[in-house]
Amino acid sequence: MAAPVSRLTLSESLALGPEWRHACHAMLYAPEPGKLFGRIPLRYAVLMQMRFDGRLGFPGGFVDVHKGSLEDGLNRELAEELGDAASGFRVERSDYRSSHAAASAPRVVAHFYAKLLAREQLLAVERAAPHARDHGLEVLGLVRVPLYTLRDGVGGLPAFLDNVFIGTARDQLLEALQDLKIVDSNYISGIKLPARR
Ligand SMILES: O=c1[nH]cnc2c1ncn2[C@H]1C[C@H](O)[C@@H](COP(=O)(O)OP(=O)(O)O)O1
Ligand SMILES: [Mn+2]
Ligand SMILES: [Mn+2]
Ligand SMILES: [Mn+2]
Repeated sequence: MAAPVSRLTLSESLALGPEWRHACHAMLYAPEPGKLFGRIPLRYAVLMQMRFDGRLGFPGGFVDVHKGSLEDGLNRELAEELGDAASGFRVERSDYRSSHAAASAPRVVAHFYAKLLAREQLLAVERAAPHARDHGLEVLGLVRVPLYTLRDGVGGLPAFLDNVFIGTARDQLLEALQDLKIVDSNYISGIKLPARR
């Protein structure tokens, strides 16, 4: 059973004691004009990654709040996990979206960001990723998130959501897709969400 997680404001999370570790992850996305099978608009390319532990998550990782800002740590992690193309942009505090603290050990507070890239920047990330330091180790590969539901009512995002996600990554994804209008507002609520695992 997943441990209870509470949402904190950024200042609340930065006030947590030294027993807490901070992690920052980012959803990178860009407009995608393509159509699947020539008829299903893709609208956006949204990146996640298959992790070493077989779970889906966002690029990012642990940051040391004593060695710089949260974003300094996040952009360092992005360079390690995505490679050179991550230097083509910088995730900033203005891209910050939420912080969630897991009540049980290990005490990790997960900060989440979403960064809109130009399509060329995202394609450069996808091209560079296999040459990243962590590729084949912590990161087993980037994936795009399907943002549609196929005629069978399951294929696409519903099937994607049936994967195992790390921490709060699935909720972070769904909230961002909705809030950033990457998908239509009633689309997410219309999906029969598989039970969390
Ligand atoms: O995508 C994520 N969303 C929310 N929390 C996450 C995500 N990925 C990992 N986590 C949690 C659980 C992990 O133990 C910590 C640290 O992240 P991780 O990426 O595994 O750390 P490193 O890259 O090894 O520094 O955050
Ligand atoms: Mn790390
Ligand atoms: Mn890492
Ligand atoms: Mn990581």
